[in-house]
Amino acid sequence: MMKAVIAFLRSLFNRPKVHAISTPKSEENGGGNHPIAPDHKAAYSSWMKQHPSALLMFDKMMEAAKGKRIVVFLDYDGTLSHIVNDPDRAFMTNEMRGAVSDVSKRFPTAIISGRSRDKVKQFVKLDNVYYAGSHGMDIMAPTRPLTSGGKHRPQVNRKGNEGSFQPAKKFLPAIQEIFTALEESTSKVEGARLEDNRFCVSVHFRQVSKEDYDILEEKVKSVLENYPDFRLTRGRKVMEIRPCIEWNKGHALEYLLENLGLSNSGDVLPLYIGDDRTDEDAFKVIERRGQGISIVVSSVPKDTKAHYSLQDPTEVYKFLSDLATSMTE
Ligand SMILES: O=P(O)(O)OC[C@H]1O[C@H](O[C@H]2O[C@H](CO)[C@@H](O)[C@H](O)[C@H]2O)[C@H](O)[C@@H](O)[C@@H]1O
Repeated sequence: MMKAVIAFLRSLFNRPKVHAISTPKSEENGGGNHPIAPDHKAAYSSWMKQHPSALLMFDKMMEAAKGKRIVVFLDYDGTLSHIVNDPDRAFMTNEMRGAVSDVSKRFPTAIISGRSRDKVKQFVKLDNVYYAGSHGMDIMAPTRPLTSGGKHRPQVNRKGNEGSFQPAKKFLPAIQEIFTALEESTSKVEGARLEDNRFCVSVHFRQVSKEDYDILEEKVKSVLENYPDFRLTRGRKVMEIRPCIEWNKGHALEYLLENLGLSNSGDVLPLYIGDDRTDEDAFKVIERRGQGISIVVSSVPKDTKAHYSLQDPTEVYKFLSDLATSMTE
């Protein structure tokens, strides 16, 4: 009996310590560290083999980029800023702003966002980057090539050098009508929130209780029945209403390269970082061009065309800081 008690006590003391696994983080917790199940960790590790960390692959990437002209494209929400409950408070940190600014001094840099162009510019607050809002449907870019064989010098604010490109302009009156109709029809769904993104409307449901998701979606769909020229797409806890035109973040990337006079250069290397479904259109363009660097921001396995990954905006910051000081000549 005594022997059995001693054996039991020994087994208690000899047990290996159990450590909470703190990464990857769940998308919906806004980036906080929470313990996750080991099988999720295994799935993430296996996904990371297909989409290796852009931080770990940085030196290799820069080696391959030597002699090439990097053009940087950045998504905003979930990439430059952490996902938060209140879309009006998705601020980027001053450190991130500094890193983007440093990068833009070395490489042409554009922010391509689902937000309205004005809104994303208010968040980013940098003059020497190009802005494409409404998922690329509202671009402020040079109207003629700014390069003449030498190094690119960003000159976006010089008079006469930039103009807006708005392929969905004719849809503006209808999108405003849709916004008003949605205000009316979704007002009773607690937590639902509309955002006017100029050429698109976002219907946020991050703060809506799960039981009401279907009700909200039905309301949105019923408004859209009257507007056959518009379609519904989905992002992170958001439904987005946008015109049915063939124009997305991938087209915006190509448009910007073209207007920088860089679209046909064999030595141009577009680098795109984004976290959401709409960024996949840009990843596809990079894949089709057969040159470029595509990086998805995700801390969970997801279906993506991107080659590399970064876990969250904190890792994006580290990557951009490295890029700003990299040797690419
Ligand atoms: O293309 P993006 O710049 O990534 O914009 C896509 C949507 O981003 C914003 O919504 C997301 O971020 C919010 C703030 O963190 C979050 O509350 C929301 O749940 C996310 O979906 C933006 O508010 C949307 O209008 C954009 O369409």
